[in-house]
Amino acid sequence: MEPGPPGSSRPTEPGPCLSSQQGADQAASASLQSAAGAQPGRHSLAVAAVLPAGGCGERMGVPTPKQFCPILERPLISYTLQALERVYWIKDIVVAVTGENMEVMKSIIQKYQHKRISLVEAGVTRHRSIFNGLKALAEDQLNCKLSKPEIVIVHDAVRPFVEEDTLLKVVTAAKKHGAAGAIRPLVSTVISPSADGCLDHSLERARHRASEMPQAFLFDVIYEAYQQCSDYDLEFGTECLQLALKYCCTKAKLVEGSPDLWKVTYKRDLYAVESIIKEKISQEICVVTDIEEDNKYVSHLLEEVLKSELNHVKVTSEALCHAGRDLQQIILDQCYNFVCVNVMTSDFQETQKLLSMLEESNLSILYPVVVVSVHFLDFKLVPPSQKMESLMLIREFAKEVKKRNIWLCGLLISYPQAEIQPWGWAICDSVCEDSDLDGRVTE
Ligand SMILES: Nc1ccn([C@@H]2O[C@H](COP(=O)(O)OP(=O)(O)OP(=O)(O)O)[C@@H](O)[C@H]2O)c(=O)n1
Ligand SMILES: O=P(O)(O)OC[C@@H](O)[C@@H](O)[C@@H](O)CO
Repeated sequence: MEPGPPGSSRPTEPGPCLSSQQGADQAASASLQSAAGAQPGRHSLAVAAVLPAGGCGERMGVPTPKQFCPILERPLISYTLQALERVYWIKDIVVAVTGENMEVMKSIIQKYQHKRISLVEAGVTRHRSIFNGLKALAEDQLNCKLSKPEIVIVHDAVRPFVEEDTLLKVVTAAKKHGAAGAIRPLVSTVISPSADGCLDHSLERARHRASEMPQAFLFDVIYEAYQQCSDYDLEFGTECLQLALKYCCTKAKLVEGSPDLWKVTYKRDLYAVESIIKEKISQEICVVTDIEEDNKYVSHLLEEVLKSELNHVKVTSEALCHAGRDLQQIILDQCYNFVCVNVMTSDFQETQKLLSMLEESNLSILYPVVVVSVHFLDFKLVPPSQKMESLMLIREFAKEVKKRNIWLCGLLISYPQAEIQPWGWAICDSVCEDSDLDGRVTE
C-alpha cells in the first residue's frame, strides 16, 4: 500500500500510508487554508515543492552522491520524499537530478511507490537546480503536466527529517510575507578572517542564526528573483532567501525550525540519520501468539518481561487468530517489531501466518520490519538435536523474507515444562539471519 492521493488517510509517523490520519490532516489543511486567506473547499492554496538533488556530495567523501546513499538499505532521498508525501496538501514535488542519475531516481520512485514526483535536470550549482525546478512549475515548458503553484517550498533532498508543522509554518509565513525560511541557533561562533589568515572579527553568536530548510516563497517572487539573478549569484550563492531580498525586495519571515532539520553533509551525518530512524521505528513491539492457552500464558509472561526491560517501548500483544483483525490494526498503526510466540512447536506455522500478513500489508516497503520467532520447547520432550535442526529451518525463511525487507530471526528457549518463569528463560539459542538486527532486536 503506498501514500494515497491528497485527502486520503495519511500516516502520522514515517511509513507507508497505512493508518488513517484524516482528522489531523484536515485540521492542518484547514489551518493552512484559513491562515493563508484561502477558504476550505472554496479556494485551496496551491502548494508545490522543489527538491534540489543534483549534487555530487563531495564532502561526504564516498563515490555515491549522498542523496542516494543507503540508510537501512534505502536511499536517503526516499526518506525526504516520504516526509513530503505525508503532507497531502503539497500537490507536486519536483526533484532536480543530474542526467546520469535520472534512471536511478526513477527506479527509487518505482520501488518505494513515491507519488506526485516530477523529475527535471539538475544544474551545475544548487541555485541552477532550483531554478530548473521552478521553470518546470512555471509552465514554461511545453506539454508539462505541472501547474504553477501559489506557494513553492524549496527543500534540500538531503534533509530527511522535515515535519508537516514546520512546512505549514513556512508556507503560511510565505503567503503573508512573500518568503519564509527555517532557522536554527548557531552551534559555533561565526568569525571573519583577515587577508593574512588571522581573525578580523567575530559575529555575536546570539544575534545570528543558521539558515536551514524548508523555505517557502510566493511562486512569483522567487521565480522573478531567479530570472533576475546574476550569473555570479547563480554560480556561488547558497541562500534563496537572499535572492528574494536582493532581486525582489522581499524580506523573508524567519521561522524557528526543529533540531532534526540539519543537512546531511558529512559521513557522520549518515550514521546520525540511521540512528534517528531506528529510534523512530523501534517505539513499539507486538507480541503475537495463537489462542492456545499455553501460548497465551507464555505470551503474557513475555509481554511483562519486555515491558519491564524496555520501559521506553510500547509493548502490545495480539492473537494471530480471529482473522487477524486485531493484528491488522497493530500493523496499520505501523508497529515494525514483532515477537511471535510458538510453544512446543517448531513448525513455524504462527510465524508464517504473521509473515504473510506483513507481506500483504506492504509495511516493509519503507522501513525494515523485525520479526523474532520465539520457540519454547520442553527439552525433556524434544531431543536437543531435533530442536536445533528444526530451528535451523528458520534460516531459509529468513533469507526469503529478507528480500522483502523483513528481518527474521529465531530464538529457541529450552525449558523443563514445570520451570518456565516470567524471568527465567532457561537456555536460549538464537539464529539470526542478519547482524543488522542487533541494532533493533536488542534495544
Ligand atoms: N549542482 C547542485 C548541487 C547541489 N544540489 C543539491 O542541493 C542540496 C544541498 O547541497 P549540498 O549539501 O551542498 O550538496 P552537494 O553539493 O552534493 O554537497 P558537496 O558540496 O559536499 O558536494 C543537496 O540535496 C544537493 O543534491 C543540487 O541540486 N544541484
Ligand atoms: O551550500 P550547500 O549547498 O552545502 O548548502 C546549502 C545551504 O546553504 C542551504 O541549504 C541553507 O543554508 C539554506 O539556504
